[in-house]
Amino acid sequence: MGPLFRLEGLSFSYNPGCPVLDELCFRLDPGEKVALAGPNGAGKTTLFHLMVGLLTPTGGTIEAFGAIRRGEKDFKEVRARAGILFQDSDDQLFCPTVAEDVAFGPLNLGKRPAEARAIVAETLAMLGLTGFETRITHTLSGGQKRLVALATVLAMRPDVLLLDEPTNALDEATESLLTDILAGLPQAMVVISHDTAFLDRIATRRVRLDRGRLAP
Ligand SMILES: Nc1ncnc2c1ncn2[C@@H]1O[C@H](COP(=O)(O)OP(=O)(O)OP(=O)(O)O)[C@@H](O)[C@H]1O
Repeated sequence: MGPLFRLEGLSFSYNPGCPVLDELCFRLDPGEKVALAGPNGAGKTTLFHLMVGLLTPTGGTIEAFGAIRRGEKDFKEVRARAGILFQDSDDQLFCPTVAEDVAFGPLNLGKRPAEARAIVAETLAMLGLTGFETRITHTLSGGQKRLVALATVLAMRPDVLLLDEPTNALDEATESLLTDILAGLPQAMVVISHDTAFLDRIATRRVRLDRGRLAP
């Protein structure tokens, strides 16, 4: 099987003359769990947004799931197969209840309501959140929101996970649960994290983003 993602010569700037990414190259193969590190403001989150088409590169190519991706139609397909966990859970959760938030993705992908309900129950159980279905999302704690945000991503059964600081705001027990879950998932993933103990347990490879490029 070929790579899930292949980025070639990828460049991006928010402001002309100030490149955030400068001809960056990256490849993600099936089964890999890649740790993405780098200083604050290096462009890690920007890279994720480019990979799923939330931003448009100023140069280079993005190949995902065996095809070069350019337009919005291409990236809609990419977003159905590559789930992104945002750095801020409040960007991910927008429904009144946990069940509605977790069902949103599957329903959007065309699942029937009964099927979506079963996926919600299964995904919440996997994250130790059984019984949270009717909880009001905005009243959850930071750590609970983080797990529910992850549930909304996993409920779409993505082939690739792009996780932006997944252990932020988690206590020790919840972080340990999350680490076990992520370590056991078969999907390839790229994980932005500064949490070295967490990365030691899950990462199969590490890359560092600095001055617009990736280095081992
Ligand atoms: N919407 C935006 N408009 C203009 N500049 C932006 C925007 N978003 C991010 N930037 C800038 O782009 C650079 C890269 O930001 P990004 O959030 O991708 O970095 P990061 O590596 O994820 O940082 P952190 O580790 O602090 O989360 C930073 O200098 C940031 O200020």
